[in-house]
Amino acid sequence: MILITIFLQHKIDCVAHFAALKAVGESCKFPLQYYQNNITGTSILLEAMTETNCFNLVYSSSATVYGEPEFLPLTEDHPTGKCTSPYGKSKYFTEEILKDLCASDNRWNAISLRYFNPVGAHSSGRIGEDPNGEPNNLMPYISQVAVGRRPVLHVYGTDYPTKDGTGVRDYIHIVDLAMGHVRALDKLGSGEIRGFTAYNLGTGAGYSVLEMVNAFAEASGRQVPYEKCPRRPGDIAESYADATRAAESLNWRAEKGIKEMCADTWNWQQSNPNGYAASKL
Ligand SMILES: CC(=O)N[C@H]1[C@@H](OP(=O)(O)OP(=O)(O)OC[C@H]2O[C@@H](n3ccc(=O)[nH]c3=O)[C@H](O)[C@@H]2O)O[C@H](CO)[C@@H](O)[C@@H]1O
Repeated sequence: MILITIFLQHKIDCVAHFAALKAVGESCKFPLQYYQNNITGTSILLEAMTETNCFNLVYSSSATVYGEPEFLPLTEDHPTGKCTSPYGKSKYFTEEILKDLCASDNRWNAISLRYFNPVGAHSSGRIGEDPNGEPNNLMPYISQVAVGRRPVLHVYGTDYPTKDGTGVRDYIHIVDLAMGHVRALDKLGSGEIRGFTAYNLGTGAGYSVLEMVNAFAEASGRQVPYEKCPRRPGDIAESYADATRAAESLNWRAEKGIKEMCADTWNWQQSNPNGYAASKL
């Protein structure tokens, strides 16, 4: 059994993959390949897999394939493709390629894991997220403000039709996400699943930006100053998962809550206040 996952733009995905490998331990040896671009990466990867007679694939997809939700919580049957960003579209295109491949050649089996919003760090404090330059995502931004590396968090949009006007997301601890990969791998290895199947990996709970700010302040004991800003183009108001399919079919459930997500992020950030580059000096 070989697991090859495709890592693209988000370092947090990379953190999840390394944690998955750690969880699986020495019993399996996986060639783990990373590509910069979904579409090019997919074609190179599929060719290489065919040459080596490897026809089982776990793909790192994203909840962004759903675009603006037509209903909540999002099930895997929610329509995909009306994405609000090029990143989401590239995840969608890759899923379509994999669906066609599995339908046209029955040697192929693919599980697509639709990540909601991965956050957190390994509890050792040794594996965490260190974005290049200014973080795009909420959690690393909050933690860099808490550690004093950035002065203030910009809260993008306070007029969404949500509980407090700020965007709501389903944040998932990267170790839970990693365990989702292990379960997917077990499932493919068992031969019980054929063709293409997508699974949501989320907790099912939605937290607003301000709830995340407050939870982080509590976990770290630090202030997280913020200022209200206009909406960020391409952002949706609210997104959270129905992860029933993963529970029933993969026997996977997210176990870590928001407190642990914030505490582990803070543990890593405190140990690496200036990220990895500085700690290597
Ligand atoms: C538009 C965009 O980049 N979308 C990506 C983003 O999703 P997504 O936008 O959901 O995730 P973010 O962490 O960037 O944002 C979460 C929430 O925090 C808000 N926010 C974010 C940063 C900030 O400095 N201030 C702030 O208020 C956002 O408006 C949003 O409401 O990360 C996901 C990975 O986790 C990717 O799959 C998405 O493609």
